[in-house]
Amino acid sequence: MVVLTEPDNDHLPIINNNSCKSPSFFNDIPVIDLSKPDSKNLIVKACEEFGFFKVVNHDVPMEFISKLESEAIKFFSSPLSEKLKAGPADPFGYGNKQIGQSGDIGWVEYILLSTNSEFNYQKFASVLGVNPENIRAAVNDYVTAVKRMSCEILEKLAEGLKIHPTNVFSKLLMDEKSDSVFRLNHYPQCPDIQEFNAKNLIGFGEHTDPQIISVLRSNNTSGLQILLKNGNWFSVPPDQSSFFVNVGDSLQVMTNGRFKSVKHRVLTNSVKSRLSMIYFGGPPLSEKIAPLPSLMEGEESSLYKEFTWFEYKKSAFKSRLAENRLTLFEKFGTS
Ligand SMILES: C=C1C[C@]23C[C@@]1(O)CC[C@H]2[C@@]12CC[C@H](O)[C@@](C)(C(=O)O1)[C@H]2[C@@H]3C(=O)O
Ligand SMILES: O=C(O)CCC(=O)C(=O)O
Ligand SMILES: [Fe+2]
Repeated sequence: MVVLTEPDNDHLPIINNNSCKSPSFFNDIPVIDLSKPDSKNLIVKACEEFGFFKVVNHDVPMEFISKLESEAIKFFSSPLSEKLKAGPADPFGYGNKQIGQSGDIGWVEYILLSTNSEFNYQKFASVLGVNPENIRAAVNDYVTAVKRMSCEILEKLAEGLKIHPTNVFSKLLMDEKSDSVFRLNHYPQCPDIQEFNAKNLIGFGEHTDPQIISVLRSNNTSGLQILLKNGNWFSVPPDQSSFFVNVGDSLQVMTNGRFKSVKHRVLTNSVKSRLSMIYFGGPPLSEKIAPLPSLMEGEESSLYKEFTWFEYKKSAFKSRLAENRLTLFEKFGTS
């Protein structure tokens, strides 16, 4: 089964055997048990310390996760010529190795969808064969449940921050014009890594997510790494029954830098393929992204110039993956 064209040593970014000590597993990831009353304070602490945490005891039905996983496997196992008919990712659609429109590449194939557009599915209808409704229904069920959980997390976060009303963040995801995105990433196993004298190929290069919150679920294959404040990369042990949450750039701005969006990346695995599904909760395009006045203490002033999500997104989607996209919007050049 050929899913990607062969890795091209000249172009695909690698982590060199010589220059890379194997990063350690990050075993101290904050684990948030959503059923516990103290979770609101622990979410705030995790966002302040890492911009990243794991969620357990969520109420996303396993059935929705498994259904979407099997639909995704079916799609990614189909012939490349078929999958390419659902591309190019501009930004929505099927993409293969090319990430975004600015020349980034990785050892990954993906489907990127807007969560509120019929158009996506028309694009896929041609390749999804007899029953395109299956994947549409699976995505809808999954995204609806994960969006609900994301809102619960954001409401607990607001409570933990003592902000009223507690739906300040979640209402942006619930808005019918919310500009949220959903992504399925498939990182085929990459057995030829040794040939390139590389420890790992980059599956998805380092970056921060532009939205408010990202909620990721993967199969049991490792690969995700996060950059900690001490400047070291740590591997996140996979856990297929939990979710991993990232603080996005917009939440960084809304908290006036109290939370920092977390840098992360994915390295390929030489033995197993990785499949991840990520919901990126974003605001409506017209929404002004600015620090919440209730979070500003004393004479504290905004670290950021005024901008709408549309303005941010327009510049973000022209940038390279690894760029700090907020620099342009900082008042004092500090982040
Ligand atoms: C290189 C790029 C891909 C990206 C748009 C961008 O120009 C910079 C941000 C990238 C990112 C990262 C998080 C999400 O995966 C994503 C969908 C997003 O909102 O911003 C991707 C964009 C993409 O793949 O088009
Ligand atoms: O696929 C993954 O595990 C993470 C990918 C990611 O960070 C992204 O798509 O923004
Ligand atoms: Fe990401």
